[in-house]
Amino acid sequence: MVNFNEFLDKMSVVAEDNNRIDPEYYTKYEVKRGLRNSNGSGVLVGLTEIGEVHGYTIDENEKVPVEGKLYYRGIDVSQIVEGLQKDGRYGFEEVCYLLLFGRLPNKTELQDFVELLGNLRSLPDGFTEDMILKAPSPDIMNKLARSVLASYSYDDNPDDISIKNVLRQSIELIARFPTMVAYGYQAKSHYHDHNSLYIHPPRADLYTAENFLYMIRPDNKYTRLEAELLDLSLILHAEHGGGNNSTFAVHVVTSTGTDTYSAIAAAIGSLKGPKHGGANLRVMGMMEDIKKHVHDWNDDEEIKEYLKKIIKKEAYDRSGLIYGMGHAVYTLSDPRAVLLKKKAAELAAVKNMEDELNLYFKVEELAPKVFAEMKQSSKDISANVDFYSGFVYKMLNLPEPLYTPIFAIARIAGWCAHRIEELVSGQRIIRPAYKSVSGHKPYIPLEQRI
Ligand SMILES: CC(=O)SCCNC(=O)CCNC(=O)[C@H](O)C(C)(C)COP(=O)(O)OP(=O)(O)OC[C@H]1O[C@@H](n2cnc3c(N)ncnc32)[C@H](O)[C@@H]1OP(=O)(O)O
Ligand SMILES: O=C([O-])CC(=O)C(=O)O
Repeated sequence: MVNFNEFLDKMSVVAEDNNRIDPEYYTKYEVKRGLRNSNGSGVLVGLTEIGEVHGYTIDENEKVPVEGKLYYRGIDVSQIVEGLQKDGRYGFEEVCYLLLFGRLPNKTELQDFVELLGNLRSLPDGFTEDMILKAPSPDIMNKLARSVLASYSYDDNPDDISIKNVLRQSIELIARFPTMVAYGYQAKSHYHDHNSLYIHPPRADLYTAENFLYMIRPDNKYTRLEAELLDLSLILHAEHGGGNNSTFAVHVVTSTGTDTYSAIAAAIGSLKGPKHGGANLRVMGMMEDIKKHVHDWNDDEEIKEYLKKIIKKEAYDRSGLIYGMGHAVYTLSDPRAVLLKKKAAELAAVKNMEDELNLYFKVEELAPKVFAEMKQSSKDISANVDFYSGFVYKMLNLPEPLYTPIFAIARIAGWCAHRIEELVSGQRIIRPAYKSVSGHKPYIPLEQRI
């Protein structure tokens, strides 16, 4: 009998060899690798009115770095946050409304929308037992994607891509994501980690952030400060233009005319990746690794040496990446990281975690210097949204397996808005070109092969 492992040992080398394309071809055929232009800007593949990510200007085809700005439907996110904080209100629901419908709700519209979301949080009958508890996963993003795909079978009208039906599915998904994540987490915690099982029914009278904390805590307790911070994080993660990998996946999959669940499941798979939303989890692992190996957290040289090792693929996960640093669009700063850093500083003072926070500050300051030295690169890197989010969640006592799923609970709003925009305005299957560089070979009959 064929030994599968031996087969894989041998054939993985063959697969690797036969899938390696000469790097020079990419230059020769002017391939826009990663859909980037030669100056590092993104290739223009679409138009959107939902989100605007501003990280540089172009002067004579050169990128000129600027402080980052983020707009939802044309409104500066910092202003949205400021406005909400001034009123002392939770704001994630308002942001969902803004993203989906393109304008801010008035008081009655907001009240109705908040009530609607609250009433739609419960999963369909039998869903929790059959789709979540019977098939727990060690990974909540994987569980979430499966829950989204399973939703197809519980929908009486899954394939109808009229805007009314897609909007119905979108609002249901925005309302149900926190429940799917909370139950997926409880199932993992029980079946994989042998803890007690807590299935708290969602509460319709709570805001999204409050309800999520209510559902994941065994005693249902949370403070106003905790809920406000989670709400802020949800607002900041809700949308990021059409080009970010998960949202682009929504555009690509939607452009085929397929159902909502297929498009959203693809986005979840994308967001899970460590170069995208999964980075918030890797940042935590990386910081633990730095804490373990750097003896003096105030010694810049020692920290720099360790960061160099990370870039040289000699430390942490050997990917060569300093997680939470760098962005495809932002250069000097990511406005969300700036806001989260401020919150992290306020919380760290209360929680007595200032030493650890100082280490984050050091890594944030030193990583760009090490990057510039090691890569001989003029590319500006700075802390992105994932750099401080995990640290904030840690101070809120949120379990690590929930960090990337919380990103998804927020970004589903942007994904749905972009799906609707693609259906209304895209209207063309997305199909870029891949040039074949294999050349042509004759088919060799089986008996003549060596
Ligand atoms: C929500 C979000 O998705 S925010 C991003 C979260 N991701 C991370 O934090 C992971 C770390 N960062 C990264 O991997 C990158 O900065 C990305 C993927 C976010 C953006 O990448 P881009 O700006 O498109 O840069 P690109 O992928 O072209 O990289 C250019 C070079 O810089 C390197 N580089 C970019 N960021 C980093 C980093 N944080 N650490 C080390 N090297 C980096 C790349 O490895 C590449 O090196 P190479 O030319 O030797 O191959
Ligand atoms: O825009 C990107 O490339 C990544 C992203 O989604 C974000 O930063 O929120």
